[in-house]
Amino acid sequence: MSKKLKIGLFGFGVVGQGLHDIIRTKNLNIEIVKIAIKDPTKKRSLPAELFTTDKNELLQNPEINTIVELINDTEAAFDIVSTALKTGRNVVSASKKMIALHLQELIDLQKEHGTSLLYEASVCGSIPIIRNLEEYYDNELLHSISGIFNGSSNFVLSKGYNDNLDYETALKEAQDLGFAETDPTSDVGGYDAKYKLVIAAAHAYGLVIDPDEVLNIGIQTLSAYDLQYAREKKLKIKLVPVAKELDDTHATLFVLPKFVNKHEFLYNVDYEYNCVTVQAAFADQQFFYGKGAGGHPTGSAVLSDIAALRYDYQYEYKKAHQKEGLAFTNNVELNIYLRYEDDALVEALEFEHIHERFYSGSYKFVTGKINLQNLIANQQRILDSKAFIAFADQLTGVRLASAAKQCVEV
Ligand SMILES: NC(=O)C1=CN([C@@H]2O[C@H](COP(=O)(O)OP(=O)(O)OC[C@H]3O[C@@H](n4cnc5c(N)ncnc54)[C@H](OP(=O)(O)O)[C@@H]3O)[C@@H](O)[C@H]2O)C=CC1
Ligand SMILES: N[C@@H](CC=O)C(=O)O
Repeated sequence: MSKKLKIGLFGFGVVGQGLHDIIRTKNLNIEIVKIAIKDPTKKRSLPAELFTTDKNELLQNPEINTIVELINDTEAAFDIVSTALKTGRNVVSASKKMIALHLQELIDLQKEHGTSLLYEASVCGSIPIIRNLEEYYDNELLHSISGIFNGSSNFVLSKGYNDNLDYETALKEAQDLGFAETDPTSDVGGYDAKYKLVIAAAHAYGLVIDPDEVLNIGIQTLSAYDLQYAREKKLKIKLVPVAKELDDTHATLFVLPKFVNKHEFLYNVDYEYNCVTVQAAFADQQFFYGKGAGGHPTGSAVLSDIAALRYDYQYEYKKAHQKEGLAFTNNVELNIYLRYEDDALVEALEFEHIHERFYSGSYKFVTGKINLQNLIANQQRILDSKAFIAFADQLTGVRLASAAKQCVEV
């Protein structure tokens, strides 16, 4: 018999309300005892006595055995989640930034206090990827994981490419639909996708990596030239996080826009939809597709975690306990497309090989091979000079290679 969960819910925004809508349609052994919010003056759809602005009414309530954290404040979320884990409560969270920034501490807290933190909703909304990485692929060698991990940026790219909508209007639409983060730079700048990638890599490779060490370049500087270039080559541009095993000892992670062709699964993943492509040694390529943002899709993943807690489910971080673990490296060569204004940037990036260079009026681009470490060293300069960079395997036909080793398949 599953145990009754008495829930303290933090946050009643897009995801919190989405979760509540789903719960009330079901006859589950679950009760929401209290809901903590920030602004006491906001109109709510539920009775006022259910709400509080005092976190301790939830965290110190002996009746509450489960905390569900769905707020948009990273440090407050860490405080809530860590307090709950320390005081014997199991937790469900969707706060990917908080989880990625504090992952090792959160793993340690679970171990020390025998409590469980589940966060399926934090990576690709409704797509059940974390539990699959943790359980289904626990004995698989994963060559790579990539996909589309951010609904808002994909929405903006699709609106631009398919519907000719300008960047600002498309982003505003993504915000109005509740997909975007409170600061949408996180979406379009590739930060949100990076946090999700870091979380996925902990389960896929047993690597707990500081997000600051991982390159994220977003779509903020995308121009009509880039879209036109992609169209002429029958390619689309997608914002793609990649986690890839390079050899027996190293894995790399990065987030970059990427040119994709119509034969790739990603090509038809549009608007707020997300996808995950897993390349495994034995299962071969597998593809997960679903909504990555929005109240009900995300709420469904939160509910799945809540249901798993009724049976005391815990992540074991199995890959982290394997003897021959991988080390993280940024010493890897990538083929990129760079549209630039400042010639000095091309010099600074120290291309190892240039495949093509084009110059016509205000449109200048170069494609070629570059070390990821050089991109990281020049990340701010790339953004400041409004250059646009995309991972360009489809253009050059050369595959991602470890700097020390020969080419390997993506
Ligand atoms: N939106 C989406 O599609 C997805 C969001 N997420 C993540 O889920 C989390 C919630 O997102 P979302 O629902 O969109 O955010 P919203 O901005 O819609 O809602 C945030 C909620 O958090 C409450 N809140 C903020 N600070 C506190 C605090 N210190 N104590 C208690 N409550 C607080 C707000 O209160 P008030 O109502 O008073 O303002 C509000 O109810 C975020 O971490 C987000 O990154 C994950 C996957 C998808
Ligand atoms: N802002 C995020 C919401 C879900 O994680 C996105 O757009 O994907």
